[in-house]
Amino acid sequence: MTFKTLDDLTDIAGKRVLVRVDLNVPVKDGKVTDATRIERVVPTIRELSEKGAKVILLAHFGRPKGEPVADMSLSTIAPDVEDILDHRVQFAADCIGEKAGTAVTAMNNGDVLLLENTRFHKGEEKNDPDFIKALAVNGDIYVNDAFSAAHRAHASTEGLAQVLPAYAGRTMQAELEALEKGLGNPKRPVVAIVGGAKVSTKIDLLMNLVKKVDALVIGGGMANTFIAARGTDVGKSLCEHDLAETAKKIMIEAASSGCAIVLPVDGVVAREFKAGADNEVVDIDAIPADAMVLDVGPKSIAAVNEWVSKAETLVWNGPLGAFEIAPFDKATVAVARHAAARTRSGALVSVAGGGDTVSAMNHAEVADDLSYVSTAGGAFLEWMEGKPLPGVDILNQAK
Ligand SMILES: Nc1ncnc2c1ncn2[C@@H]1O[C@H](COP(=O)(O)OP(=O)(O)OP(=O)(O)O)[C@@H](O)[C@H]1O
Ligand SMILES: O=C(O)[C@H](O)COP(=O)(O)O
Repeated sequence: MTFKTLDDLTDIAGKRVLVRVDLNVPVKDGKVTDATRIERVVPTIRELSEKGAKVILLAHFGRPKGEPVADMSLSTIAPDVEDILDHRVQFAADCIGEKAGTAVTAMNNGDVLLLENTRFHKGEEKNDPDFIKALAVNGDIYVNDAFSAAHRAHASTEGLAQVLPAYAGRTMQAELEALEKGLGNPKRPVVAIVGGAKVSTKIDLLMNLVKKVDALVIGGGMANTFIAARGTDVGKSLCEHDLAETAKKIMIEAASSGCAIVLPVDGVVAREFKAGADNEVVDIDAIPADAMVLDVGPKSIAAVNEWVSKAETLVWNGPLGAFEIAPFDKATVAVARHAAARTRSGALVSVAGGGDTVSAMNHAEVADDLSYVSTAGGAFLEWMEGKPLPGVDILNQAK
């Protein structure tokens, strides 16, 4: 890694520093349910503010598709940033234009300002030069502290580093160092668990991942997509049927790479997506047409834990079930606790990552027992695949 860090940033009193952070945190009923991503960016914000910089935070929240969406406003997250930082955080209702400009002009040295969701503009995801310029006009320096969004070549994650002096924040630095230390030269067998809900954005990664690991355990919505691809009816489960061909190709690639694919053999099904919903365990080929799989079942938990017992290295992104609503947290909690016990005994190096995955590890009360918990999900998987991360690459190229 050849990028510059905050150690290289001296004499920044009065400088406007645009800091890309990841505030894409889990939220329920307007309340942040896991603040890990906020906690991780506090050191960078505090350090810059204490050095007298004007700290301007850029972040996305959700996937609003280039238009403002009320429940994806970062105003929901601002009070939590303020509480955790223990420092006043101003909020501007746009990340570019007059609202942003006026708020930046009003800043004093050491102030912290959070700008509205960058994804409320189409130019963000397109990495559009005009949008980059509109963001850059409010900064003298750019710091990227969002490792978990570094797999996106977006204006605020990559584009700004093309036009402003660019530095890695403390979390960016720490994440890369920790992943390299834990997984740079992994002991085999390496087992990966991939679950969660972001099927379309993660499924392609699995094609390379199966070439690198000895077993790939698939859970969550991702598993339903693979099970459906085999021709099994998944009822009303979260499933991306149009990805069936991709899923089949991954299974073929896994077979030729000697990677075992571990799919659920049973599931916990319900007819409603709510806590305490009536539920039953069914074999995976007997999912009722009007029900959805919300967790993997007990036989599957035992099979996954057998793989965790064999593993010397475990990488995990995406919960095995809808862990936020009881009792569909059982598989995620059981496997997390087994992985934690093996890690504590020294038999396993375990790295888990992802916005909701961190929350799931906290829910299982194992976050401190795993070797490392990354804030990154998709970025972590891409790093694991060996794919260049645009947000990191551009920092390495920065002058
Ligand atoms: N069977 C299932 N049906 C519906 N939702 C599920 C199921 N299994 C898991 N989920 C949901 O998946 C979500 C997490 O998926 P996601 O892919 O976003 O993981 P993540 O750890 O947040 O990774 P990233 O940081 O890349 O977003 C959780 O909110 C969980 O409820
Ligand atoms: O939650 C994440 O993994 C990051 O914030 C990136 O979000 P995205 O998958 O919507 O780009």
